[in-house]
Amino acid sequence: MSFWQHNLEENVSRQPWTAQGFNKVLLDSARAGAAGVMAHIIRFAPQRVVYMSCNPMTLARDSQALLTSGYQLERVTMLDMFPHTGHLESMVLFSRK
Ligand SMILES: C[S@@+](CC[C@H](N)C(=O)[O-])C[C@H]1O[C@@H](n2cnc3c(N)ncnc32)[C@H](O)[C@@H]1O
Repeated sequence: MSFWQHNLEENVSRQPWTAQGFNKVLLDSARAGAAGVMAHIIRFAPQRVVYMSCNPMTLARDSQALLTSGYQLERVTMLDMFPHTGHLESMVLFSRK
């Protein structure tokens, strides 16, 4: 197994790990979301995207980018991982139509 680190808001298409191609993305964004990353994910056209988020507001915002780019929402699960706080962990599965 290999681990790579890169700023995903930049064009990653020349990164070595993109050469082999991939058809699934697991995105675990920071609370601010991943607005600057969504266009890059969409360009790779993965079959499935799992988006994990601890901020439903930014999750909803970033989901729009996928939903308007040919993805459909397959499943949503919410986990109360931070009881007695206003924070909520969500996992959303999107698939390309
Ligand atoms: C919710 S945490 C995910 C933690 C991860 N699942 C783990 O177990 O280490 C969000 C992560 O996104 C990273 N991040 C934020 N902006 C990024 C960016 N533009 N490119 C790459 N990673 C970014 C943060 O550094 C942080 O580690």
